[in-house]
Amino acid sequence: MAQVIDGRQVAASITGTVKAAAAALEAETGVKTGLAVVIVGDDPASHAYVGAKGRMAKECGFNSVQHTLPATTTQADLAALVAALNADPSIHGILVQLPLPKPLASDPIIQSILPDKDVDGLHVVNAGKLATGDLATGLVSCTPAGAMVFVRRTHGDDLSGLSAVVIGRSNLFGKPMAQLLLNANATVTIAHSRTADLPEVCRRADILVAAVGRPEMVRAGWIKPGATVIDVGINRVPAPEKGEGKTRLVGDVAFAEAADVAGVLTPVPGGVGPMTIAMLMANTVIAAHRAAGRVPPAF
Ligand SMILES: Nc1nc(=O)c2c([nH]1)NC[C@@H]1CN(c3ccc(C(=O)N[C@@H](CCC(=O)O)C(=O)O)cc3)C=[N+]21
Repeated sequence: MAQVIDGRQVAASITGTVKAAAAALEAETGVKTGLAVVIVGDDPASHAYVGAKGRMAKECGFNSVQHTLPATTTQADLAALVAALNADPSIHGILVQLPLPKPLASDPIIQSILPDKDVDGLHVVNAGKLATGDLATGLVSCTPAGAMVFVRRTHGDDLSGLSAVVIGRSNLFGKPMAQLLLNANATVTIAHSRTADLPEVCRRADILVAAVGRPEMVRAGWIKPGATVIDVGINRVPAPEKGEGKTRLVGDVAFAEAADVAGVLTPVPGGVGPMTIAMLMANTVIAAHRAAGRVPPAF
């Protein structure tokens, strides 16, 4: 039976470190860590996530600012808000909640955020720093950074000799996850929808990371016995057993059967999700330390 990682508990240990670091920074320099979250439109799921981020930022002792813009906001208005936040010295981190409502284009907005304030780690400068191994001055995308905390707590900092397979190749998750694993000396394969014999590729993995967005796609037979399996999927599926029209969250891994084979397994919910928010707080306090010319804590 696999050891199931409690993501909420690991996230709480991260935010504990963030809170202490923010308090020390404020006590010693007077700088209060500032996070600005921008949300456009009225998608209820996006508002729920943004609310959770704001509450966590306050818990960490940050100056937490939310900008809620109507769905009718123009590209120029949104760009002007980002420019104002870039210029505001009280703001150390800027997050523009994605996806943006149509017809707004997210890429020009993301690329207009100052890389030093890009706490989502999506700016090409931060992607490039990760790709070249410059973790000391860049910011890493929150979900892969959170998944990597689980990997490090299971296997240590050096993954030499271990084989890692990441299913999914997005800029948001798959590519940065693969870079982090490679930086830690793992032998990394990026698999995706065009990969031949995906189950066979996955069975080679000592560390299997699933980020495909297909409910319970990874079966027990895809998992090497004893492997570490990190489930990044968040899929809402019908749950008629809970009542008419009800839903539940499942990952990309068939959890119950995977638990019989894996050595370590992350659940959904309560796995990578809470870590995404915790690493956003970590990135923000890192950005605030750097802005104040101080060495940030390591996470
Ligand atoms: N600029 C931007 N940055 C993001 O990081 C970003 C974004 N846009 N847009 C949406 C996605 C999604 N995302 C999640 C964060 C936390 C949970 C989370 O805490 N999930 C809980 C369950 C929550 C529930 O019950 O619905 C869990 O897995 O335990 C999930 C998903 C961040 N995103």
